[in-house]
Amino acid sequence: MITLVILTIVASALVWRRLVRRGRRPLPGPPGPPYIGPVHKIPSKTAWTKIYEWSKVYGPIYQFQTLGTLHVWIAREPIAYEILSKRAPINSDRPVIPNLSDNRISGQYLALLGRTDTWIRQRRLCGIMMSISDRASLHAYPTMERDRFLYQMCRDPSSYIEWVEQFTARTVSRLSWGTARSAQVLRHVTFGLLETISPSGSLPNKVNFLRYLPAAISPWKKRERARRRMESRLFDANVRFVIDSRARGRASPSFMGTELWEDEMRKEELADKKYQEEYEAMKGEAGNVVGLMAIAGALTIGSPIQSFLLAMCHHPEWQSRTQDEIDSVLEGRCPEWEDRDRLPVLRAVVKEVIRWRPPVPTGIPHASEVDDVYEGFDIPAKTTLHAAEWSMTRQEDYYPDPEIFDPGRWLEGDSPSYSEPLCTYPCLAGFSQFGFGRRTCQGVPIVEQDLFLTMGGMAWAFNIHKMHDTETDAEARVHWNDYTPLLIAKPVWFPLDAAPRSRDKVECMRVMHRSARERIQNEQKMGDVDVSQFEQELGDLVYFEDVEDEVVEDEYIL
Ligand code: HEM
Repeated sequence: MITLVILTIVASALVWRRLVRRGRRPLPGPPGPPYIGPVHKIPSKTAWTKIYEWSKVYGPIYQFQTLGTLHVWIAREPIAYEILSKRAPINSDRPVIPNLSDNRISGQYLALLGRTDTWIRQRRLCGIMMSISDRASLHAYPTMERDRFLYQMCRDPSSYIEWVEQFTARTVSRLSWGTARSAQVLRHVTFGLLETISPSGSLPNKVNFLRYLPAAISPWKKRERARRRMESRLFDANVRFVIDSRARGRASPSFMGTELWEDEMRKEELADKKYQEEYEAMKGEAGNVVGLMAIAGALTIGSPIQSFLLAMCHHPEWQSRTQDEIDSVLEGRCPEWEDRDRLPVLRAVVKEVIRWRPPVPTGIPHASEVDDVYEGFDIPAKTTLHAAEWSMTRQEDYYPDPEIFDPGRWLEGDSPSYSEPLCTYPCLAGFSQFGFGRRTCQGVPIVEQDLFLTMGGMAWAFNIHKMHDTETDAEARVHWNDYTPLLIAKPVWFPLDAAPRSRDKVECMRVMHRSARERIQNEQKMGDVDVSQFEQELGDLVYFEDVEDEVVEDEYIL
């Protein structure tokens, strides 16, 4: 114990001496015991609200030390832009995650890699794959899965979390490998990874020295190893599946399956021989890059879809406005991606949901690589830099009355966040909630299309409202801001009802679902590709049956 205290004091003194010797000011920040810092004051459930509170006391950029690491929190967008985007060459590294100690070097996790050659190469490949699929409108997979999702919501709205997560995992699984068959396994490994990397997830992320426990006695290491084994088998099985389908000329389009990215790389290779090696390396890493893209999309998008349901329970006025827009512009039809230019209210609702309840409220940290100064304040090398996403959405000069859910702030000319033309804005591209500089999110085209279609589809189809509690003969209580504590925050389950708006709409949903289902069934036949082999490979993993795909006739009594 005494040794620990002495070590603590020496480490803190060294940090302070470094700052003082250079004669610059350290950033202000909340006080705490040396070395340990104010970490005990941060609630594990909603850390982001404390981070926001402190930004009001210590300013829009502040720091504190926890367990020997210096953390800088950036609560205003222009400052994040200056430090993380303009100074990207020195601030684009990632810190070590105690419970995943190889995150900076393992080629398995693009989003968590340090600023290495592997990251540069993988990010480039991810960008190429995404833009090719984006140009093909994501092969209409989001629409196909949205139609399935609406039908499930119609049958059992109270299980909405399950339907939302099936939708996101199935859509991104199709995009990644051209099949939704392993979506359930994907959900499982993604949730496990989220626990492994979240500061409020596995214990070693909070009590750092636990990371040094040998695997034999560390339950967290054991769990992560088992999860990673399952993940590798999932990725390998899917890659083999795609290669096999392609060899038989039966592959559905996907990130992994497209030959176009290879063509694109080959062009460069021909132009310049030095790309030969890079091309070979990319080919070897494509399976991991696609796997990471699937993981990044499997659970993230579910957060805003669930927050939308929460917002609609509390703000029926915005539900009516969205419905009025859809009904008048589309004359009774369900929104499709091609309608986006003509539905600014719906796009404003999408963007406001993300502002109101940021899906990644504490951001994904960057790490600085060299000593730097910001407005006279020191930012030493190896500082962990956080874009405090929740705080940024509460800048009152940019978002007046920030706690209020008000999509109008994106639509009205006198609002500070308004941009025109309204056929393009509001949109998600460039929004602070997707990060900064060289590490910005690469999945925005998927997020944008998935959210537009699901939120638009639900507004078209249902009246979403609080459940009626028959015992009290009153509306059931719906929380306002009770969110899960992991890196991706989602609303805790609340009771809701989604009543179809008319019998016609129910019939439409049935027809839409039936046609999506036919496509799925045709795909499952997949000519002469032996899908059962793929299923066997995933055999003992939680394999998903498409039981809900059944179309039930005349089930609804309105
Ligand atoms: C609502 C959904 C999503 C949100 C809010 C979100 C947000 C973020 C944020 C905040 C970052 C970190 C940016 C930074 O470090 O500055 C990030 C990184 C990333 N996201 Fe997303 N994301 C979402 C969905 C997706 C999807 C669907 C994909 C699928 C491809 C994806 C792929 C990535 C990748 C590959 C990175 C890492 C970039 C890098 O480190 O170089 N994200 N995302």
